[in-house]
Amino acid sequence: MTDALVELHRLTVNFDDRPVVDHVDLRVQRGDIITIIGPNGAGKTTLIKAILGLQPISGGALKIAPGLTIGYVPQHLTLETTLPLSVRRFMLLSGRSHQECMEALTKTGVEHLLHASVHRLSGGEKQRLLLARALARRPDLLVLDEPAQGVDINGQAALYELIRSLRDELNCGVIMISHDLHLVMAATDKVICLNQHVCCSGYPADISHDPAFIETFGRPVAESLAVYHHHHNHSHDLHGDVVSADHDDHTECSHAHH
Ligand SMILES: Nc1ncnc2c1ncn2[C@@H]1O[C@H](COP(=O)(O)OP(=O)(O)OP(=O)(O)O)[C@@H](O)[C@H]1O
Repeated sequence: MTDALVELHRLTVNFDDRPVVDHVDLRVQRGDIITIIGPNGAGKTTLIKAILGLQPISGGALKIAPGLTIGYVPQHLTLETTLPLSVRRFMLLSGRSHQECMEALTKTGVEHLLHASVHRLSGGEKQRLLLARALARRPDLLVLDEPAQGVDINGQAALYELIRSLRDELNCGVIMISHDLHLVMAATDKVICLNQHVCCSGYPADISHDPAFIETFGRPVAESLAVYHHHHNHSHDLHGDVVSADHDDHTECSHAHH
């Protein structure tokens, strides 16, 4: 097994003696996309803040690979709207060279907006700009907090597709928070369902049947996601390894969705 970029062992964060993140285990390697889902107040943002070193932990262990570069994409771009700011200037504020900034903008498909005002960008363009700023750091790990907020449904699918192709190109790890359950559950990436503790985790087809998942999101939501369930004749562990198989002549699932 390759070395982990980030490894959490029983990580706990308390606020006023109340565990908001409770004994969470997580391991992220290069190539992984791990999506954290869970209801409001479940501790998702607190968990990624702890990984980013912005939130002190109350217990457990957090191991970060030495020299790890993290690219962070926050939920929103919060800027002083009275100050004029072009995309170019915004990118250069990251401290990276013009060429690195241009490469990153090209990767996220917004290089044509170089001279535009950041205040006039659409929701989807802003998210692509934030992603470009994170990429300019050439990260080993991308951490995204609801990257598709304020983006329409087609734009969301395109953004998730872009994140997947960037993962392939950069061979980085990705941790993201998402509320877009339909998109998350239609994908084939690993999912962690958090509600202070990890309720369930694994691949969508496996966790969507999990009683803890149904309890967390309610039966109507779980049933509405049934459209994405596919015939799955084996299970995966959190690292994607097949842990059981009904047939002995296959090692992968047919991820054909309806
Ligand atoms: N600095 C803080 N001090 C005290 N309580 C906090 C602090 N930050 C977060 N909390 C509380 O911790 C809980 C988890 O918050 P967090 O933002 O991690 O949830 P979340 O899963 O990201 O929620 P959402 O989906 O609504 O964004 C909430 O009850 C929140 O009020």
